[in-house]
Parts: sequence; C-alpha cells; structure tokens
Amino acid sequence: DLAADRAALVSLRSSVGGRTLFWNITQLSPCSWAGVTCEGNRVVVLRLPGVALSGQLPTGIFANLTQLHTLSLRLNALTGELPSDLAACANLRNLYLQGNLLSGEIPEFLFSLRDLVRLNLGENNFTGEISAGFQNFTRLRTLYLENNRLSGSIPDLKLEKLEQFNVSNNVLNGSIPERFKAFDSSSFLGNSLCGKPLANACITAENSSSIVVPSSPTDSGNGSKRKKLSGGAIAGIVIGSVIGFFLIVLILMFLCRKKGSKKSRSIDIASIKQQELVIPGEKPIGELENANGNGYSVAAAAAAAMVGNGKGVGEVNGAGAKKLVFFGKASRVFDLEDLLRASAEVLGKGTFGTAYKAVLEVGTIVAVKRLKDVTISDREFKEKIEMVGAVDQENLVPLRAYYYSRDEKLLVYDYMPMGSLSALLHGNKGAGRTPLNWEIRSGIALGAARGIQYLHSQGPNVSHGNIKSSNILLTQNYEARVSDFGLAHLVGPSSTPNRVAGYRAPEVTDPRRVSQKADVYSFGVLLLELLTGKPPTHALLNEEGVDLPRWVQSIVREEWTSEVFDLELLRYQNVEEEMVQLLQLGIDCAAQYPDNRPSMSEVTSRIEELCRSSQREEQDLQLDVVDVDDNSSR
Ligand SMILES: Nc1ncnc2c1ncn2[C@@H]1O[C@H](COP(=O)(O)OP(=O)(O)OP(=O)(O)O)[C@@H](O)[C@H]1O
Repeated sequence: DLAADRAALVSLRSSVGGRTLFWNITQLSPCSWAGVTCEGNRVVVLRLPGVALSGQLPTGIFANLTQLHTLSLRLNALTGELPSDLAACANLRNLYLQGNLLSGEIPEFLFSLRDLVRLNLGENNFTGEISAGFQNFTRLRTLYLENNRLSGSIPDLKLEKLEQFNVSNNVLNGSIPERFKAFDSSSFLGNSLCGKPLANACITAENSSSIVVPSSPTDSGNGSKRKKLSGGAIAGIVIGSVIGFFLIVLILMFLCRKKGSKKSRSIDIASIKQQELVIPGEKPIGELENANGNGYSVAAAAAAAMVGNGKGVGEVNGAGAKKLVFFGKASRVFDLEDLLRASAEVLGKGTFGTAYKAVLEVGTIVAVKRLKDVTISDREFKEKIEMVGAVDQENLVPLRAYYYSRDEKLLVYDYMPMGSLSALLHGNKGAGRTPLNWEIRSGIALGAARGIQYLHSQGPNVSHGNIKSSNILLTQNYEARVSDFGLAHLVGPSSTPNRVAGYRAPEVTDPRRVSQKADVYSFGVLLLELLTGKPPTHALLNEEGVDLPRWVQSIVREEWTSEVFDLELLRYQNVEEEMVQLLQLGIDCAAQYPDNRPSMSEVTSRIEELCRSSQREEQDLQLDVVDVDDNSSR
C-alpha cells in the first residue's frame, strides 16, 4: 500500500526493489508524491534518483506513461537492458539514467525519441558502438556517455544544438570528429582517441615522421611509435610562443591604458547626464493659459484635497500658489483643474508614499503618488525629479507631471491598467485568474530588462534602486513598464519598509546608494519570482515568502530543475529549455558577489536570444501540428 506521500517513498528506499515500485506507480495516482509531477492525471515528470531501485526495469510500465517529459532514475542499481516500451514516451525531453548498472547496447528504439534534449547514460555498463542513430536527436543539448564500455570510433554526428558532451572512460578509438573538437579534452580522456582537443595528434601519412605520439592506454607497451620532433618543428614552436607572449603583453597594455583614460573621463558623469536629461523651457502649468484665457491657480492643498487628508477641494486655491509642472510636449491632455475634480481611489502604500488612481472627468486616468519623508532641499528635489521626467523609453512608466510645495510632493504618472506583476503573480489565485503563459512571462522579463538597461545606460552611477515585482507595471497587452525609477534618491532611509528585503543585494547597506550591480541582483530575484510564481522574502504583507536565490539553487543542484517552475508553466514543454535558461540567468544575476553578476545589457541580450529561440520552437510546433493534420487527412 503505497501512501501518497514522500515519507512512504523514503521508507521504501531500502525495502522495495524497482519492479514493485514501478508496478504500483502505474496503478496508483502518484501525482502528489515528491518527484512526480502530473498534469491532469497524467505523469509528466518522474524523478526517483537515489532511491535504491534495483533489478531490471520490466517492460510495460512506460507504455502507460506516454506523457512523460522528464524521467530521472539516476543513482540507483538498475540492471539489464532498457525496456522497449520506453519508445512509447514520445514526449520525453530529459532522460537521466546515469549511475546504474544498465547493460547491453544502447537500443535502437531509443533513437525514436526524437525530442530528447538531455540524455545522460553515463556510469553504466553499456557496450557496443555509438550508433549513427544519435543523429536523430536534432534537439539534443546534452549527451553524456562517459564511464561505460562503448567501443569503436565516434561517428560524425551533426548535432547542431549540442552544448554538453562527454564520452570519457570508454574504449573508443580513432580520431575525434571535427564538430566535437570544440569540447574540452576532459570529455574524451580515458580512451584511445586522438586529435584535438587531446594533446596527442592523429598519425597521418604527412605527420607521422615528425610528431610525438604519446602511447595510449591500449598500446602502452609499444614504444616503437615514439618519434622525436624535427628541428624545424621545434624552431616553429619557439618562435610562435615568443610572438604569442608579446602579443598578449601588448593587448594587456592596451587594455590597461583604455581603462585608465575611461576613469579620468568618467568624473562627474552623473552631473553631465543631469544636464543632458533636463528639458529646457518647461513652463509650470500655472503660467499656461486655459481655453478661456484664465491662468490656473494652484496651491498646496490641491494635493490634500485629492488624497483625502481632510481638506476639501474648496480649500485648494489657497496661499502659496505653487505650480504643477508637466514634462514633455504631447502630454498636456489634462490640466490641474481636471485633476482636482478627479475621483481618487487608493492603489496602495509603498516605500515612497501612497499611490492613487485618479479618474478625470474627461475619462483620462492617471496614477498620482504622494511622497512622504522627502528629506532633500527644494533645489535638489527639482533637479532630480526633472531628470526623472525627462527619461523617455517605452519600457519605463513616464512621469507626466509633479507638484511641489513644502508640505506636499505629488508625482503624476500614466496609469497602467493591468496593475503590477506582483498582483498578477500573487493576487488572484482563484478561478478568474489570468493564466500567465510563457510568452507573457518571457515578454515581461524582456521589457523590464530593457527598461532597466536604459536607465543604466544613462551613466555608471544611474541605477533604479528599487526593482521588485510591484514596480513592474503592465499595459493592456501585458507589456512591462518599470516604475518608481529615480525615487530611491529622494526619500530618507527610515521610510523603507522591509518589503524590499527579498530583492535587496547582500552588499546594500544604504537604500539610497544602490549600484547597478545591486539592481541586477534585484532583477535576478524578480526573474526567479516570475518563473517560480513564489514571492521572495517579505515581498507580500502577511506572507513570509522564500529566500528565492537559495531555494532555487538548492533544487537545481539536486537536478530537480523542473520542480521549481510555476505549475502554470509546466504545460509549455516545448520551451522548457528556454525556461531553464531564464532560470539560470536569474541565478547568475542573483550571485552573491557583485562582480560575478552580468551587466544589464548582457542580461537583455540573453533574454532576447531565448525569446527568439522560443518563438522558433513555437513556429516548429505549429508546423508539426500542420504536418500531423496533413497526415491524418490523407
Ligand atoms: N502608474 C501606475 N499605474 C497603476 N498602478 C500603479 C501605478 N503606480 C503604482 N501603482 C500601484 O500602486 C500600488 C502602490 O504603488 P507604490 O509604487 O506606491 O508602492 P509599491 O510599488 O508597493 O512599493 P514602492 O514604493 O517600494 O515601489 C502598487 O500596487 C502599484 O502596483
């Protein structure tokens, strides 16, 4: 009686052999076990690494698991040949059988699993030659065959996508085919192979007289093959090395100089940028005329009236007559009077104050942020806010206007109708929830990365300082817009609630001094949140959250990678590769040491590349569907 929990599985480790366990899996619904992920009632991921499975895998199990996407039986004691019904798992992408006692030739039926992306058959007792059938795996990225007893030569397989390859410690011989030469020599050691990347060249008619051929393990007793280098070859090597050495020294000197000159030029880039960013000639709205020729009169109480701190609209036109200042030419579609008459509703309280949604009488909707704890001087505030207002990039929420008085500071933004990524991910978990597919999530990741990259491109000291999912807002089409940039420098440190804690890089001590690399860290956490659907530490009220970088890394280390993804994403199996790449990028960004993190421009190009690749996958899939339809109609 296999109870549906991990405890039962663990207690079975030592007492039950593979046969019984597998037999039962086909009869029960194992969907709630750790290591087993199901979609509907079909098993898509089956992972039983290191659970003491032994004996031969019986035929008949896999015929019932046709939706399998990942099968991991690593580090068990399975023996014998692979069962032929494994061929029924036509959706299989990841097959990990490493570290068992499987034997016999790698069976031909395996090559019918054409969608395999990762194949690990290492550390078994497989014999025979490496079949040309591997050629069928056109999507293969990982092929591990090390520590078996495979013989013969390596066929010239045209596996365009292969990234990881290892055939070390077999009994292979012959030359390493051209397309495998790019892999590290450690992938080929412990065989009788020759040619690059190994140090021992292959003996050909031309070079047999001048090249030393170190004896391989199999011909170690045959000293007659040792030949000495010719004088010309030695001279060539020496001259080549000397030239190479000087070239490296020259390049290093050049680089050092470049770095030095950059440093001296970058002095006060921030202030230069500031000048570039200011739009000259902006008039406060109070100085503009409305259609009736009357000037607008605005006072500090405008803010209070709208945000409901007790004063009415009638008290707005009081003393002080400070002005609402707009940015940009095309944005004056409403005026301050409209704003004052607007109905307002609270969107939420954040680090810098409270945000309101204001619906103007003409129907225009804006978001208004009422800042608190602004500690800097008037001049400094205006300088900084005008820099923010001048920023114009499609992935950033534009600041349309600001209002400044001693008691009130208001910022007017475009209202983003779909709310924040945080609300979308963690808000409505019920039936009416918008499913967030891979296309939407990867698009959001790309848009947000582009927005942050743009900010970083404004100067080495320009950073966002508060990257988190509630600051990634969404348009009607779920395009990402980064908000709240430039505000971290305006408010005092005391006002920062710890809701940002899970995103903050470990080296940040002052929230007003957040480096670009610290932004990259926060963006990494955001990527992990986007892919796992889990909030980071303290990101939500009343929820503790998880230390996302640590949690994800611990799971990836255990090769349970698929388990970290939000269940909603698991159905997009054709792009799992890209999902894993985005996850890896998140992990890279959230590296402990700032120097180990990529720059935002690198981050953006990596996301662009994986978005392109998933679009290709999507097109392939559509073509496949067309093919199937064609075949069935014939
Ligand atoms: N322009 C906008 N359009 C739509 N919703 C917005 C807009 N600006 C803010 N919001 C929403 O209002 C709420 C409060 O935002 P606010 O930026 O004040 O706080 P926060 O993002 O939670 O924290 P922080 O101040 O640290 O950024 C958030 O849910 C946010 O998504």
